[in-house]
Amino acid sequence: MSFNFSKEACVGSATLGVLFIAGYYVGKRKSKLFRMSSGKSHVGRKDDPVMQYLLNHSLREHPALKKLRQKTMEHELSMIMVACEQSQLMANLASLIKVKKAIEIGVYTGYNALSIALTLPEDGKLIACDISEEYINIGRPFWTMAGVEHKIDVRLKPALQTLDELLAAGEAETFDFVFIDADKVNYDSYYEKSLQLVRKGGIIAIDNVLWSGKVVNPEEGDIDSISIDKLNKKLHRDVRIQLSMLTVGDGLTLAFKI
Ligand SMILES: C[S@@+](CC[C@H](N)C(=O)[O-])C[C@H]1O[C@@H](n2cnc3c(N)ncnc32)[C@H](O)[C@@H]1O
Repeated sequence: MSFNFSKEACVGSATLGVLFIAGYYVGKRKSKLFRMSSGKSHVGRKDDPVMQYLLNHSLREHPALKKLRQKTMEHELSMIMVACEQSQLMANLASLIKVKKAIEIGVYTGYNALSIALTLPEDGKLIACDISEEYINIGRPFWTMAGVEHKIDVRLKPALQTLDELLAAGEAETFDFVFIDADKVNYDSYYEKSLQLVRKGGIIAIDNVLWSGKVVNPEEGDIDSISIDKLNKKLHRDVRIQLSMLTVGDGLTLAFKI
């Protein structure tokens, strides 16, 4: 579970700006909208005016995405939602490489799933992997509102199983884009299977790769941080991909399959 600045900073975008300031100064109230995170991003704090500026002057949310974000902020786990500016970046990349088939590992309420689905052609497909029907059901009405529900194929089971099923069905190298955003201890397996599933030139995006800075010196027994750190180091040496690690959100790796 991530507690990063950018994911929370989304709530401070233009439309919620006034509420944000009020929430900040009234503080300490148990408002779900303005809950402080327990983790600290290396990037900054959610009340950082530069971050607010960035969001105010770059976020271009589809109306259904904006409504889904606002709905998600009412949920007790809202801090695990993808950072909106990160989601926008991935959607822009997906558009650029003309993604037709995509996979998302860890959907939650589907903010990013919706963002990607909006870039897909009419016959495009996003395989949306999650284990919680409850979270998916929060997002589904907004997918319908945006007219893209038919492009989102929800697979309610452990994502490793879904990836294995896709490989067994002969879907290797048929996907253009995979977003890995769940279950850190299995990040390495998700990455390896994703690498088999994406075509050359396809993108694997991996979330939370800086894990609030805990990857710098993972504590003994902190298996999430240790797993992410191991994968980061492996990817640095991996000749099968071109690599970029960005400080957007809680750290985003983009692996471009060669
Ligand atoms: C960080 S959230 C995903 C956020 C999402 N990408 C977004 O756009 O806001 C992680 C999600 O992974 C799901 N999850 C956890 N373990 C899983 C597993 N083994 N397989 C599939 N989904 C899993 C959780 O139910 C949760 O919804």
